[in-house]
Amino acid sequence: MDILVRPTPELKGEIQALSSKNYTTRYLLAAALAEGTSTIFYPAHSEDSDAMRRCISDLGATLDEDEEKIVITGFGAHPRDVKELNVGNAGAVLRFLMAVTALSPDVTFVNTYPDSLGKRPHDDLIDALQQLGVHVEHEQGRLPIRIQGGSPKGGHIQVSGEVSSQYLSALLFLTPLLQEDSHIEVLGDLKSKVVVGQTLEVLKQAGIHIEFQDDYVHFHVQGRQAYQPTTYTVQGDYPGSAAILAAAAVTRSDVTVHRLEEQSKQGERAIVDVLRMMEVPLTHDKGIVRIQSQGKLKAIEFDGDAATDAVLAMVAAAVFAEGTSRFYNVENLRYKECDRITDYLNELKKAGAHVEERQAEIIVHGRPEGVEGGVEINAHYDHRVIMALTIVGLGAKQPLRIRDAHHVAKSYPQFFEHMTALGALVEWVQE
Ligand SMILES: O=C(O)C1=C[C@@H](OP(=O)(O)O)[C@@H](O)[C@H](O)C1
Ligand SMILES: C=C(OP(=O)(O)O)C(=O)O
Repeated sequence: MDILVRPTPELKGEIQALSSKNYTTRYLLAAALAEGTSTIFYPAHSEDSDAMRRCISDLGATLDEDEEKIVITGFGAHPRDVKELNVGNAGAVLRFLMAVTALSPDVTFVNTYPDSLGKRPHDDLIDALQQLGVHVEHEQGRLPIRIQGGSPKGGHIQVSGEVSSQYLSALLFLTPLLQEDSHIEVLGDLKSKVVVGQTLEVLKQAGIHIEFQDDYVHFHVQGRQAYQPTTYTVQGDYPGSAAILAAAAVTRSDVTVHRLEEQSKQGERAIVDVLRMMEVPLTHDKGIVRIQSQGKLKAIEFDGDAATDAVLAMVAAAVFAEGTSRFYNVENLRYKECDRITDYLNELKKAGAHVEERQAEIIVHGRPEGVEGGVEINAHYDHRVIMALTIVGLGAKQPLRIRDAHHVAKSYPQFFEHMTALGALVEWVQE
């Protein structure tokens, strides 16, 4: 399904932020790795979080869900012997489960998104699992991937952090369940470091003890630990809400988003600071962000690695800013659902934005007067490209048609409903 985004000068209204995808996937996994029954309040519903639900269920967890909560009885350190797992297009779910299935005899992760997740590299995690004695068959570091684990013991593991933090997070979920202690050493410059903070927070809530220094280079993980069944509450999602807030910033608006904790460990809460730096009038108090914008923004420079999943929305806002913005330290955007530098910038250029790429940077020459639009956008299977191009479409002179915009459901299935509620002129169109 395609979406047609028409020029929309004004947005008004209030919405509840969707629930955090990253916390939901982590809580589901921590609950599955516990023996006993855990409860998660307000879990996210999206393709990625559903992929984790499906896989932990296949691995032997029982799930019972109503409107408000999900109750999970875990399999502890003993996942059921399954032949195949399908994670859809969910990178974090794949990486976390590649590590956890080292506890299983023989599992194959199938390749259902050859043009998206199927192209993403997992070599560094494969290498780390091999150091634990796990046998891994793979297609040059890519899906399909067969993991023959059994009973890895622990020990010294080196893992590169240069491409993704998810490899380290994956090992942090696995190692407490091994027979012996593990020492994880992170090589290179760890990307998306803040997200590892979310993993450590969740592990602590699950009663897992890990010793580490603030530089996240060395982690000492005691073996034979047990995840404790407990109660979790999922906070609002900053990466998805970043798109709503950026949309409000580039229009004349009065938009309020609830459920966005000021003290959250989600790096993408930087969207609030970035919009402030762009001189967008806003307040953030008691978990409520309110933007009252005139659609006028100033260019900024920003280290995007601190807020990796909000960078595309920030760039979309910068498309309409006065001056030249620079988002640096973002090379690992190239290894996401698509190449979020080359592919994304190509789509922005089609829409009329003036953008330039470097290997690890996005440069935006702002056009406060608006962009031309009037073109068809390739979504590249990427929910964040879809949301970002929607923001650009609001400020375009002619409508933008985003092909295959249904892939927004990877993280934010109700995104267009929320945009419509705020007054955005968006409509689904059949092929
Ligand atoms: O651990 C996680 O849940 C995630 C880590 C980040 O990936 P990288 O570490 O690959 O940057 C982020 O982009 C992704 O959406 C979710
Ligand atoms: C990159 C993302 O997710 P994942 O890596 O889990 O596929 C994302 O949500 O933007």
